[in-house]
Amino acid sequence: MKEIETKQDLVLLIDVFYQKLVQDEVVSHFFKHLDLEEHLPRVVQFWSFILLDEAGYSANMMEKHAKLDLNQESFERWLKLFHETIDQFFVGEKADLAKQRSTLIGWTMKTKFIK
Ligand code: HEM
Repeated sequence: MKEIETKQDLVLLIDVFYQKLVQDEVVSHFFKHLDLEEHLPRVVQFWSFILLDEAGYSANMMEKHAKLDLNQESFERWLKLFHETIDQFFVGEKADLAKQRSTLIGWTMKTKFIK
């Protein structure tokens, strides 16, 4: 088990996470139609900004979720799979931070977007 230290670590994390998302019965329909070649680098860039202080992500991530039909169950599954994938490969301060921040952002999305 290692710490999250480089962008390459995040590429691995996000690749495996998305392999799970696209196969998951609860959330796969959100991701099936995405162009992952275009999408995945953006997600990696987002987490590089949060965890590694790397510039390069400037989009309004929150807004991208406003138009999706999100519900409580989808959030819980997304977070479970993300945290599970982090624990599969990584330990340490950045791994903990990734879990904390995703929980917080997920909670903010829930309060904004679930009716
Ligand atoms: C139920 C939970 C979630 C679902 C189903 C979901 C689904 C999606 C989808 C379909 C997109 C593509 C939107 C588009 O390009 O129009 C997207 C983008 C993204 N999501 Fe989520 N999301 C969820 C929660 C989260 C959370 C909690 C985070 C962060 C902690 C997050 C981070 C991102 C990022 C960084 C992008 C890329 C935005 C960009 O293109 O710049 N998502 N998400």
